[in-house]
Amino acid sequence: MGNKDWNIITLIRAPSESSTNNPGVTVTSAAGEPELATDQDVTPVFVYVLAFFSALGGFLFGYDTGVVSGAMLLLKKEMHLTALWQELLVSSTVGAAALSALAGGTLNGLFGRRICILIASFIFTAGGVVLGAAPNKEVLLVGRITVGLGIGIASMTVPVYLAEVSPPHLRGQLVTIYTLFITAGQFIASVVDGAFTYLHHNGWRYMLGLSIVPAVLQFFGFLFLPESPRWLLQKGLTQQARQVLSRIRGGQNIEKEYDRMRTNIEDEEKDAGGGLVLWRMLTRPPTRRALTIGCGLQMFQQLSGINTVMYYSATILQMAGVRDDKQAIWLASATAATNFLFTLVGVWLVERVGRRKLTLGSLIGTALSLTVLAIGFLLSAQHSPAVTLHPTDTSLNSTSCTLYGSCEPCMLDPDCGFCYRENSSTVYDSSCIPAKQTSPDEAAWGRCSNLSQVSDGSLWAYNYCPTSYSWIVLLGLILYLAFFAPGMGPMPWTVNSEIYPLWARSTGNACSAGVNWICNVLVSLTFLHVAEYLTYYGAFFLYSGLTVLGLLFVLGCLPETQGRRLEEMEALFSGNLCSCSASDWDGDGSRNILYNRVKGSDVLSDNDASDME
Ligand SMILES: O[C@H]1[C@H](O)[C@@H](O)[C@H](O)[C@@H](O)[C@H]1O
Repeated sequence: MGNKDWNIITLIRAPSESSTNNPGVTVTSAAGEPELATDQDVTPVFVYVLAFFSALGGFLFGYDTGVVSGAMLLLKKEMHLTALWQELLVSSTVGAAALSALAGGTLNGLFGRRICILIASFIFTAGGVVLGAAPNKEVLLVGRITVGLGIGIASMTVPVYLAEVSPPHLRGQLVTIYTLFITAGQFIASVVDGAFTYLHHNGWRYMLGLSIVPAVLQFFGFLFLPESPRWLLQKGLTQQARQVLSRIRGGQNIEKEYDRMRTNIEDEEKDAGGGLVLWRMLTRPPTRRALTIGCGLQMFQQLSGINTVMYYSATILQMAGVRDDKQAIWLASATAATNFLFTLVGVWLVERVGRRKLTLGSLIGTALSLTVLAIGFLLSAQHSPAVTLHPTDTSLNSTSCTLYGSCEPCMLDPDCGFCYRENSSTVYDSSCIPAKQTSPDEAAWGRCSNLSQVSDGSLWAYNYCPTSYSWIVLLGLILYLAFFAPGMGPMPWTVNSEIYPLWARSTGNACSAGVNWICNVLVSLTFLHVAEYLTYYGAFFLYSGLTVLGLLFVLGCLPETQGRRLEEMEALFSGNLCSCSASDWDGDGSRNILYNRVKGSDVLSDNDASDME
């Protein structure tokens, strides 16, 4: 489309509809005939192929972090794992992911995105083989650390790759698909867990080993897929960059896009100077701001307690009356499915409402639903059933469990559980007894120690108390997922993939992904202690308060990045941190480079129009 055509072109959109959500954008010429806004609004299928194969990295991230809870139920019985070993096998993966995400920045800069994705899928495959064949717990630990190394590299590389190959109007959506794949991985892991719990011998080998399938698929897929054109340009491989861009854009005319990309990268390189990238990022205000925002978003994502809520969902469901272990496992899949489905809503919304509004709305809803969860736990604690039976054998009173007067302090003590009988939701014959050390699903002694053989209707509650307020907790859980998943789940990854200039992109994403994993470990490791000191409702009020802090942070600091070219981002962050001009905040203002608003429709000015071509 020639420049002259743009002079009189008006870009009309309904006020609620995003112009950048092409191809839905209608552009009319003076003659009133619809045209496409830019060549790139025609999305070549190849971009979706790239998105699918790279997002498999997200699937593996979700699968490997999610599958372990079900595998652990079988492993601890088969390998007689102590609590310490269970903790090690879960946390080692997340810890290794934190380290390799940080190291991934250097690897990305040196070898490129494609090689890093190949390395990650190779590591995932090797880890899957080690886990599936592990003869003992030590080898299992090696396997878990190995997959953690893969997760870290994938988690920082895939969003960057996706952002760099996507056309601007689809970037948000394609990077959000990466988070969709994370939640899909978590969901499939929970289904696999459910299916293989029926296989008492070696079921865990299938659970852990099955991750080899998507890993191998990604590895072979990426042998045939191209490097990011932006990375190639940065390395001076101009011919290759041009060829790749043309291939990704389905043979459309890429000259303008290519020239602009090259000029910007050259300018950035001149501007960026030499020395350690992290140091340069910290000493330059725009990149320092971007880094603060990127790391802050990842930190608040984890501090809002997503992984605790997901992990704790099985217990929440038990509180709500699901007493059977197997049923609880299947219902935990329903939680993972809800997380997945609402992330899908995020994919749909991101290019319609923009990153900032989506994140803000999500944070408000998340904070409120955490409050609902906390109130549910508070009411349950206040109406906690009393302990009515105390052992007559005084030698058994040496344990602290038998001294508690009600269920609440009993269940907060990780060594104890609540044994009771129930009659139309009235609790009677209740006692607080030590839990079995190897498997706390039964009491160490007494009528709840051998539940399958006891038929007096005794029930054993470990980690929760029977309550008639469980519906509030359940409501809180559903609301939490509905609000968190479309916004705070994906947006930290999406925003981080686009806010850094090319020279700082690998390092910026490595740091922010590292912050995500470090906060993930911190929140999971401290949850039980926090619950012990603050009780469950205290813990959820705390997460709610932290989410409100996150809301203030986003309100003050996150500009809208929707519709911006990656090369424009540095300018967006050149104001003071948390004091950019009002027009930067909302989605429409953010596109004021592209559009000037006239009476409800957006008019593309001459200069801007030629810039868009
Ligand atoms: O964005 C993802 C997603 O929300 C997952 O469900 C969660 O487990 C991860 O920690 C998070 O980074």
